Amino acid sequence: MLAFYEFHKAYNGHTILRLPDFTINPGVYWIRGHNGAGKSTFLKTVAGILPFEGDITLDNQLTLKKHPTAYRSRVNFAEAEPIFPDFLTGTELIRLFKSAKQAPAQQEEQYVESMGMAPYVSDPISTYSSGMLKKLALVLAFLGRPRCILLDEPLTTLDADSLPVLFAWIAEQHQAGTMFLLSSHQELENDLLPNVRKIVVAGATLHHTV
Ligand SMILES: Nc1ncnc2c1ncn2[C@@H]1O[C@H](COP(=O)(O)OP(=O)(O)OP(=O)(O)O)[C@@H](O)[C@H]1O
Repeated sequence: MLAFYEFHKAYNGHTILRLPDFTINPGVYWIRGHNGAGKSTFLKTVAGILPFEGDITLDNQLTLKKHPTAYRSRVNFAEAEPIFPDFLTGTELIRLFKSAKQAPAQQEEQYVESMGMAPYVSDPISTYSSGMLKKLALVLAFLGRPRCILLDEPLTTLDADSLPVLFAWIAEQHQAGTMFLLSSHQELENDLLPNVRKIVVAGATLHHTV
């Protein structure tokens, strides 16, 4: 569960989002909104990447402001257009994230295998296509024991065969108790990921919708 208290995010004094009191219960959520509504800004602030006023509490236990390290170790994020140090290989970056997130040994293997990344994961990131980069970002977001996974535009650049694989990862992790916030302009295929709820970003706030 995520709870927002007196949350306010502005750029240069211009309010993007204001949530005096807002709760997101465990579940899988599709974050919708027009271009520029504030979806990426919202996900980045929840991830602890952007500064904001107020606070965010995870599972009634950890707050981003009071427990910044513990909170960030349980909230994982994949950027819409990931940028990684391109002199590293995918394997090296996965090792780095596993260490930071205290991930179980071999946790990445099923992810790398199921997304068909084995042939290139040991190559330098500089050689990756945008879809290969996106897959790496998604694997990194699943490492460790996250309570919440934030995926910004996870479907962009993924090929058709990879979509069911990603949805299976999400369904499996959700069953294990992880909540998800996904943003996308694409329509969700309900049969692949059932029981998804929607949150709309509009008018500098969030709205739960049915
Ligand atoms: N670094 C920044 N400095 C100033 N303004 C910014 C910055 N980043 C985003 N904005 C503004 O904040 C607003 C929300 O941007 P954001 O990227 O969060 O929207 P979005 O809903 O993710 O859009 P899209 O659907 O186009 O990806 C926009 O008006 C944008 O111009």
